[in-house]
Amino acid sequence: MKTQKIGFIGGGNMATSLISGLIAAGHEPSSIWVSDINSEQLKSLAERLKVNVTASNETAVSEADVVVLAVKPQIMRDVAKQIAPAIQQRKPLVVSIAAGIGERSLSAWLGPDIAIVRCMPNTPALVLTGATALHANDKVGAEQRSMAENILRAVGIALWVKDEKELDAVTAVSGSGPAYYFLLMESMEKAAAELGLTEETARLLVLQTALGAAKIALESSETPELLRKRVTSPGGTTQRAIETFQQGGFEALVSKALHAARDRSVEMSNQPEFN
Ligand SMILES: NC(=O)C1=CN([C@@H]2O[C@H](COP(=O)(O)OP(=O)(O)OC[C@H]3O[C@@H](n4cnc5c(N)ncnc54)[C@H](OP(=O)(O)O)[C@@H]3O)[C@@H](O)[C@H]2O)C=CC1
Ligand SMILES: O=C(O)[C@@H]1CCC=N1
Repeated sequence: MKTQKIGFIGGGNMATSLISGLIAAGHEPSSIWVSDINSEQLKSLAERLKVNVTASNETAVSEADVVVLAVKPQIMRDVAKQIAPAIQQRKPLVVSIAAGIGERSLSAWLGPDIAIVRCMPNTPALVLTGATALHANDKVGAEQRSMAENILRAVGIALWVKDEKELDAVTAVSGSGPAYYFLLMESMEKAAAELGLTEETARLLVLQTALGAAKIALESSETPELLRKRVTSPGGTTQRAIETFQQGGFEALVSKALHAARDRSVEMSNQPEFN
């Protein structure tokens, strides 16, 4: 990958996932800058990942061709306004990973004529298995599109959506999605223990089964529905379990949860502090 200087504003969970992924994919740690208010976090990033760290957000901007905004949505306005002069001076590509913060707000805070890519990654970026959707504003040129795409592709799959509004659905599906699978793993582990398995056995079986199911679903040309039916022998154990899920309203519950997450994303983007 062509070495771009990347400045991360905020070095928390998601930034750490992205930086670890970028380095594992061959990106030079010396071309990455991270700023954060948390000095412990910076120390740990410098020690573990050998990236450049600074307490000054402006310094991270002034070193970068691409600035990744990776602070919590609640403080994005203050941070964006703080770095706006440095952004206006350098005019880097700005990539925001914040949930619920629209390009219109970012553009208003950062000032005119800034190329902004808004994206929604997820934490499996840490293990190079991330899923990210991106959307570009009309200031982003072809080269900048591929710069943004290259950063996110380094840590998993990256795809563009046509309409920025689609990012609310993406947040509900893949942004929050890892947590849904972890919840299922937690529940299966607890149930396995109730059935008499040791904690260690339960965990290993649950995790390997999740990995196997994901792998077979990715590698097969068949739909998850068909793959499920292949496991389900008529009158057998799987059928009994699936019927139990269905009688409990599983599909409707999943749909309700994803709608709730999507609605929360829309609600967040309409909050006064996000605009
Ligand atoms: N977690 C996830 O699965 C996903 C998160 N996102 C988005 O990623 C963004 C970051 O989330 P996440 O990494 O989980 O959050 P974290 O809280 O882990 O990371 C944010 C970091 O920014 C630091 N920070 C706070 N104020 C400032 C400031 N003024 N200047 C610089 N740094 C500051 C925080 O320090 P301190 O802790 O001391 O406040 C923290 O280290 C959010 O906008 C979220 O919506 C997107 C996709 C998935
Ligand atoms: O829970 C959240 O709001 C963020 C966005 C997607 C994952 N975490």
